[in-house]
Parts: sequence; structure tokens; C-alpha cells
Amino acid sequence: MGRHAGGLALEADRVGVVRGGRRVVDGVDLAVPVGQLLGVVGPSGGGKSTLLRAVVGVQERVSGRLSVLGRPAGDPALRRDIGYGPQSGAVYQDLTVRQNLAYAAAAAGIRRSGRAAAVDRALGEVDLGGLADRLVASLSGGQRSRVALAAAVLARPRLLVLDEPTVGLDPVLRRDLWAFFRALAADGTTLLVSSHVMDEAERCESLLLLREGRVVAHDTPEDLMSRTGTRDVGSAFLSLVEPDTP
Ligand SMILES: Nc1ncnc2c1ncn2[C@@H]1O[C@H](COP(=O)(O)OP(=O)(O)OP(=O)(O)O)[C@@H](O)[C@H]1O
Repeated sequence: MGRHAGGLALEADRVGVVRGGRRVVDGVDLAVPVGQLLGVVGPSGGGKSTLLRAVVGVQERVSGRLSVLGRPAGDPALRRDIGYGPQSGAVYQDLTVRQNLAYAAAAAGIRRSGRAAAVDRALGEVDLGGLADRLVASLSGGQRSRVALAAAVLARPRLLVLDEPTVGLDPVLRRDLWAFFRALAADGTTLLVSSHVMDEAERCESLLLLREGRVVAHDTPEDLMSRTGTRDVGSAFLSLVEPDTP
């Protein structure tokens, strides 16, 4: 059930983005209900990161109507309602993991008295408890991306926008993180999660397939498979993105 009018966390109406003089997102229509875990998939360069950036409100030259939690994307009032984990992971190299998260907790408006508990919870959720006092500069790429993920989820935003949060992680961690994303969705958080890994995508309630900036499909994994006559999402994906034969 929606927690706000209409029950939609996200509504896109003919959304387009021009980058480097090219239209890299084009005519995207989308409706995402509150509490949905939406996987955003598609070939490299298809516009996934750009669309996520538009939702977060950090992308320039967005056209069309894009409404996030009932407000126009980029509205300053949304800042604390959205957790964003960008692809490059925005964390400070010269701070420890815990210092980074304490900073993120303060920036997210968590009261001083609640910050340590929120940081500890997030450390456990991304399985970084053992590295809390290490400098981020000394971590592996996968560990660093988990610091960014912990920073995004820490304040329990209503909308989580995660750009390839599981890149560089082993299968066990990936499985655990997807279980965590599903648990957040079950609690009413809306999640947009981009991924290249198709067996991960299969775990989403709904998938958005983008190619060359356009929506190729927006469906449940089951419907995608039955529509394409395939048995796994990877094959469905291939049959949908393969260029049409003339
Ligand atoms: N800063 C930029 N300036 C100009 N064009 C850009 C910029 N960043 C991305 N693009 C272009 O925009 C298009 C969409 O890129 P985007 O990063 O959104 O794709 P993606 O689906 O997230 O790709 P990937 O899976 O490789 O991360 C691509 O053609 C890319 O070359």
C-alpha cells in the first residue's frame, strides 16, 4: 500500500536527457509504486546511470515530467528522502569507514544521539563491521563501494537509488545484499537498483530494460521470460536487446 497520494514513488512522463550533444535518455515513461524493488538493466551506455541521476536530481538537461515521491525531481525538499549510491562511490579516502559513515549520518540529519547506532547497523548490513576503523584509501574496490552503500542506506530514506551496488562483490555478498534490498522493499522503501548481472536482476519484482536511452521492456521477470519464450532473464534480455533483423 502506498504511503502517499497515488501510491507512486516515481512517475516519468516523456523524460529525456541530452548529454554531450546527444539524446542519451529518450521518451521514458515510467510508474513505480512505493515499496517496489525495480531493477534497471541494459547494455553498457544504454542510459541507466543517466536516468538514475535524473531521478536523484543531479543530472542536467532533463526534459519531460519527472516526479519523485510526489515532487519534481531535484526539489531540495527531497534531499533527505533519497539515498543515492553513485557508481563511483562518493566516499572520503582519508577518513576511516566509521568516520565516513558518521559524516553521512550527520549530513542525513540523524540526531547526534542516534548516529553511532545508525552507523553500527549500516556497518553490519553491508558486512563491514570488521573494517570500521580502516582508512577508506586502504580498502579494495568492492569494500569501498560497500562504504558508499552503507552511507546511502544509513538514514533509511524513502527512496534508494543504487547504481551498480554489487560490482566487484563475490556471489555470497551479492546474495546477501539483494536479500537486504528485498527486506528494505518489504518495509516500504522504494529501490531503483542498476545491475549488469542477470541472475541478480531475476531477484527484482520488476525490471526496466533500457537500450539506447529508450525503454525496451518494463515487466516482471516472469512476464519477460514468457513473452520472449525464454527460461532465464539473461536469455530474455539478449532476445530483447539484439538488434532487429531487417
Ligand atoms: N559526462 C558525460 N558527457 C557526455 N556523455 C556522457 C557522459 N556520461 C555518459 N555519457 C553518455 O551517455 C550515454 C548513457 O550513459 P550512462 O552512463 O547513462 O549508461 P549506462 O547504461 O549507465 O552504462 P554502463 O552500464 O556502462 O554504466 C552513453 O552514450 C555515454 O557515453
